[in-house]
Order: sequence, then structure tokens, then C-alpha cells
Amino acid sequence: MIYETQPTASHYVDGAYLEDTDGTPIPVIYAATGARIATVHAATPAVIDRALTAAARAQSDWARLSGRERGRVLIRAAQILRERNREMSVLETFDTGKPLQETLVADAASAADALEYFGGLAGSLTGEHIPLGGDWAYTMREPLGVCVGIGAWNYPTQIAAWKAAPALACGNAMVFKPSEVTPLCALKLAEILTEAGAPAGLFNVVQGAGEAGQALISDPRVAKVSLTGSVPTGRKVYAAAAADMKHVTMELGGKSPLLIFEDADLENAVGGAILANFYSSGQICSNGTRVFVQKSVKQAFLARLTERLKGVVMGDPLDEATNFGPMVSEAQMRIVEGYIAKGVEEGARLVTGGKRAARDGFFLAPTVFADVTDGMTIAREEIFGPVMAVLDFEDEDEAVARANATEFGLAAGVFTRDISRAHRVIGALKAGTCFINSYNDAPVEMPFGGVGMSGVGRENAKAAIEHYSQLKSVYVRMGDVEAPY
Ligand SMILES: NC(=O)c1ccc[n+]([C@@H]2O[C@H](COP(=O)([O-])OP(=O)(O)OC[C@H]3O[C@@H](n4cnc5c(N)ncnc54)[C@H](O)[C@@H]3O)[C@@H](O)[C@H]2O)c1
Ligand SMILES: O=CCc1c[nH]cn1
Repeated sequence: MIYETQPTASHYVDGAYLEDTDGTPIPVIYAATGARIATVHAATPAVIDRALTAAARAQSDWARLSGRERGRVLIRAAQILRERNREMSVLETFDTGKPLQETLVADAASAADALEYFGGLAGSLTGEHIPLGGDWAYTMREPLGVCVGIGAWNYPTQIAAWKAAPALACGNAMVFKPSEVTPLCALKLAEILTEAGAPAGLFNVVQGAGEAGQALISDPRVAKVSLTGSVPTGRKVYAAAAADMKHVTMELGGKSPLLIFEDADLENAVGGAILANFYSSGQICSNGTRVFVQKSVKQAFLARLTERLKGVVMGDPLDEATNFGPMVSEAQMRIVEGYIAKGVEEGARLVTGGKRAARDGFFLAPTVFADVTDGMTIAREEIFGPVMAVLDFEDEDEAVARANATEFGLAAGVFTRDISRAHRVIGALKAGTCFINSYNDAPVEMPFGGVGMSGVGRENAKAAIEHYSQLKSVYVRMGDVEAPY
């Protein structure tokens, strides 16, 4: 037991914890030490069946409530999450290794924001009245049914809530499968939803890797799948869902550009580049990992960046003075080390970092490469670790063209004092989520998602409602029916 509020079993099904030790054991490793802190079991077919049966039953009753009644439960869950922010944050730190300094503000807090936001919206979900000159039509916004959420490991609480909150607000039920790397936090969210008044079966959590995910997606009781994960997984999940014409949301990876012009406020630009590459030790999908810096300010940018990186405090993630944690797993650390080696091999200049820290756990120093060129592996592939690639450019058109030369399109950012240029550049960049003189802000009121290979659909904001509901159109004739015979 790592913490007194640690979940008490592997799964949460039909309003209660559930164990089935026939499932393959999955070790839960604390990234800061490498120690095993818990073991969960992958869901057996019996567990998956129980979860889907419970969800289908709960959904039909839940959909009959008014939106305001549903919203009240979500808002109560948001309040409980906020009251328990510290214990949820500690659990998130154990699950991911992210520093408590971060988890206290970015994880359960964002989950609470989502539950509160969609709880507030639930009562206002309506259709429209369409006058047709005598006859008329109306639309009704209906839930999809049972939705499946599949999560990545970087933000386990936030990802579960960003999917559950709009799904439940619209009258759906959910079966959520966390990443096998971070199985703990979603279980606590399920517990809190029950405490807040969600009926048994409305939000279920089952563990497992890809096999469990595929079993959920291919079940005929499932109407929609929302995945947060990598592009290769997205292809498989999208294909499986398409076979039965299921709705999808795909929140996938990226290799996002951050453009820094010579007229930018340098201090803010350096701060933005730090947030775009090193927060959560670089394990954020929307990170601006291709940092295009205008040649005239490149030296000043690199000098100030190197200076500010001296402020990194790597250490025990539970110590609130620590601001830089480990990679989530040994496997992820090895992947990132492989990319660092590739960067050196392909001729990028290592400015700082590039090494493991001399301590237990999966710590890698924040790493900056300069003189990176577009063809290098570290400029093309998502690394998902603390590795910044700095590329230089001469002018705006060149920077935009090179920024867009990628199959991804999750996010993009620009730092400039020229307001016209800021909007012109953002208008030309192919990305779903953009930032001007900022980076990586993710308020729940703003739609979040990507274009191209980075995804389909949007999370958060009113936009998410479109992805968790469908319209029924009803034509109403006010007079007699005229038929030709
Ligand atoms: N766009 C976003 O909002 C967003 C947010 C966070 C992370 N990500 C992306 O997630 C990736 C990192 O997370 P990861 O390593 O956990 O990703 P991953 O693709 O390896 O796994 C994601 C989830 O999919 C499951 N899965 C794997 N194979 C599956 C299959 N065949 N069928 C069904 N489910 C399957 C995994 O068990 C896990 O729960 C990065 O690419 C990152 O950019 C995207
Ligand atoms: O990791 C992707 C989602 C996200 C972006 N910012 C915070 N969370």
C-alpha cells in the first residue's frame, strides 16, 4: 500500500471495485524509484462483459433524467475532486512520476474543471425549432449510448475526466480503459462519481493493454470510442470502430511547431519554449518540439534558455520543490535515449542535457539540440520526452512552409510582438490547437484536438457535445398529406 486512498481492486464495475485475478498481472511501477507499488490484473472477458452490461443498463435510465439532474451529479463530483485535490494529486504522482508541484495544479484540477463545465452545460443541451412555412421541424439531441474511453499514460486523471464529463452530460454511459502504465487514477474518479450520485454502472473502469481495448471496441453494445494515444494505435482503433460504423474521437500524437520571431519578447519566448518542451518532462501530446527561431535571435535565445534551465530541480516528485520528474517508465526512457543518440548521430548540436540523472528511477535531463535540420529524425518523429529541437529560419514564409511539412497537426505556437503577423501565421499553420505568445494552455472552455494524423474530433468546450450526441430530426406536417395516387 503506497497511500491510504489507493484503489482497492483492479476494476471498478457497476458502482463497486471488482477483482478477477485470472487476468494477466500488470505491475504498477513508481517512475521515481523503479519500485513496484501495486499490481492490477487485466480484465478478463467476464469483467469486460460485466462492465458493458452494467453500462448499457445504467445508460438507459440516465438518459431519461433531465440534463440539469445529470449536471448536478457531475458538479458534485467536481466539488469532491477539488476537496480531495491533494490526495488525487499524490496518487497521480505515484501513477505517473510527475512532480507533485505539477499534479497539484494540472490534473485533478483540470478534471474538476471538465466535470463542472459539462455539468453546467448539461441542462442547456437542446435541439432547434425549424419553421418551414406552415409545417415545421425540430431536432432532438440524443445520447449515443455506451461509450468507450481509452487513455494514454501522461495525464490519467485528466484524460478520464475529459472523456467522461461530456459523455455523461449528454446522457451516455462509459467504460474507460486506462493505459496499462498508469492504471490507478481513473479508479478513484469512478469512486468519486459514485459518491456524487452517479448510478451504478454509469462510469466503469477496466484494466488491460491493447487486447482489452480491442475487446471493448468490437463489442456490439458500444456506440462510440474515444482514444487518447499514439498515431499507430489510433489507426488500429479507428479501423476497428469503422468496421461497425461507430463514432470516434481520436486524440493522437504530434510534432508541433513553435515559431519564435526576432521581434518576440525573448523572456516570454524562452518561457513558452520551456513549457512547450519540458513540463511533465516533455510527455505532453501538444508539445512544441520543433522550435523554429529566427536566425538573428538564435544565439540570444539559446543563451537565455540554457541559463533558465539551471532552474530545473530534479528530484523526489513528492517534494513540492521538485519541478522536473522522471519519464513514466523505463521503456519510455529508453525510447527517448534512442532519439537523443539519433540526434547526435545525425549531426545535431547537443547544447545541454542528453543524459540520465545519476539517481534511481527513470530521470533524463532536459535536452536541447540546436542546428537541427528538417530531415533529422528528432525533427520528424514524436519523441514524447524532454528533448527540444531548435531549428533556425530566415523569414516568415519559409518558417510557415517548414512548420507545415509534417503529417501531424495537433498544435502550433507563435511568439511575436507584431499582432498582424501573429494572426497571419496562425491562420497559415495546419494545426487544431494554437497559441499566440503562450504555449500549452488547456482550459476546458477551449476545444482541444488535432488535424491530419493528429486526430479526429475535439475534446472540451461546446465542441465536445457534437462528439457525444447525435441529432434526431423530426418533420411535422400541419395539414393534410397530398399523395400522387
Ligand atoms: N492528442 C491528445 O490529446 C493526446 C494526449 C495525451 C497523449 N497523446 C498521445 O499518446 C501517446 C502516448 O501515450 P501511450 O504510449 O499510452 O499511447 P499508446 O498508443 O501506446 O496507448 C494508448 C492507449 O491505447 C491502448 N491500446 C494500445 N493498442 C491498442 C489497440 N490495438 N486497441 C485498443 N487500444 C489499444 C493502450 O493500452 C493505451 O490505453 C503519444 O503519441 C501522445 O502524443 C495524445
Ligand atoms: O497531453 C495532452 C493533453 C494536454 C495538453 N495540455 C495538458 N494536457
